[in-house]
Amino acid sequence: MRRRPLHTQCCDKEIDMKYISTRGGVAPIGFTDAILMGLADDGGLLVPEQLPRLSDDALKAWRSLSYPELALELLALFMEEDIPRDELKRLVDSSYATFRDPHVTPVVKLRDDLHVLELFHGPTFAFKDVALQFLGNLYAYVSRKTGSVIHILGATSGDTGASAIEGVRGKEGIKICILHPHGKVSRVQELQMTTVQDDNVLNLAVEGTFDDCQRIIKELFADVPFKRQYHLRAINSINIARILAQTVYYFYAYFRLAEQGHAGPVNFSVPTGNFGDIFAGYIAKRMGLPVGKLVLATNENDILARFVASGVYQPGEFRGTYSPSMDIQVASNFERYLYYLYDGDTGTVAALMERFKSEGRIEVPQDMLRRVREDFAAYSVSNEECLDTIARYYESYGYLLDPHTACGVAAADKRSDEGEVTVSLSTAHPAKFDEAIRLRNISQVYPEPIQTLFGKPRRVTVVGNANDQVKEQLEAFFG
Ligand SMILES: Cc1ncc(COP(=O)(O)O)c(C=O)c1O
Ligand SMILES: N[C@@H](CCOP(=O)(O)O)C(=O)O
Repeated sequence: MRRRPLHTQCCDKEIDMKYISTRGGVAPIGFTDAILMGLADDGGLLVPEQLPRLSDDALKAWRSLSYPELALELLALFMEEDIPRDELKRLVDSSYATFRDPHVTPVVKLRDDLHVLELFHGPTFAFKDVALQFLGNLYAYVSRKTGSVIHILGATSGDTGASAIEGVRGKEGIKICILHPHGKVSRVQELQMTTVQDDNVLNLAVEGTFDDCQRIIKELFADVPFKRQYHLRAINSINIARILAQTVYYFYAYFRLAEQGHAGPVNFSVPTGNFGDIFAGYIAKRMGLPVGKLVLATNENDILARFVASGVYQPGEFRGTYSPSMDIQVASNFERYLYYLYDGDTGTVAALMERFKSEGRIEVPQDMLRRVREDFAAYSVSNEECLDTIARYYESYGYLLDPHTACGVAAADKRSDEGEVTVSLSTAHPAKFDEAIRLRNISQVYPEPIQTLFGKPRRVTVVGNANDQVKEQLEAFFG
């Protein structure tokens, strides 16, 4: 299998940005086709054929940009051939105008060695809004420009669904169906999704786990005739646009620390489930952002922490935790990481994924594992450690962490090497997970948009854990 150069020097020359599949079975396509394709037609995931490598000058010049200005510069590198810059600016500006904080993703200092990157100031109070406000607007733009039918199919453990629905509810030419695991999302997440009354929204509660929901949608996307017939589009991090939009806040956070006089690399601690958020940080690092370690924090569903410890990637037993959005066994974006780990060798990635399908495990050799550990340190955080961390930070700093963020902060604390500075990603507002927070006798006041959800009528259909049942619903809704 041919290996391609994975980088191109930016920004001296224009890059003709194309996207290819991690499994090598899709001829290079442009950005619009990539977002419409979602899951690659060969079952792999799309990645940029080459990543722009930013010069020190570019990094310096971008330091003083506002969040939307920075997003425009970074996203233009990946999509300017398809979306004219003035149009992209309009999309970016309208996407981030919905955020409650002028910084969009502000950085809060808790200690000299620990900062929190607050990603929850968007409409649904979770980090997903950063990419999904943009992707919702992008889909509306593409639908207008190309006349493409946009029928979104997504799976959620709670946050992606709420955020994706918010991004497209009531938008003309777009319909959205979201699968969530019945009874396994938080009360607020459930209300955020199911109280939406717009006719272009369908919520299916699947009798199973998030992994079942994700497996079902991936199998339906892989059924290319069905996908084409019903114009199915992805909003999960399957869609490369999600990852690209999530790289922006790594740069933005790094620049905020640089502003405060910090020079040198910064660690990022990332609460991880589907490996999308931390993978965006890995891409930022490969683009030249001075990232030290990417600290991968899992809850008791620790497949990724076990992988970094042993080189074996193998699902364990599902555990329901206080951070339900991370209750994930099979991490969708792991395949994208394998692509980079194996230097773009799509044949090896395809073989590994085939092995995963048939044997349920992947093992990488020791030399590869050493490479993994150059970029990642991983820690799993137990339920008790998660609650302890929430209580400790509330008492010591008066700062209330949500349980997912607490996993990231606990992992950063487990590492705490002398002299390292870590930015821990805060992926959700604590009000979304009050059930867990109350266990430590901490009470909070809900923000008004969350408070108003209680008592509203809900619309949701419960379905069995089977493709056929979901297919039937989709045929009726999208047909
Ligand atoms: C609040 C929260 N934190 C962390 C994660 C994990 O992010 P990722 O799946 O991108 O690893 C999720 C879900 O994805 C989430 O909803
Ligand atoms: N935790 C996620 C799971 C889906 O992840 P995605 O990043 O692939 O959309 C959720 O909240 O749904």
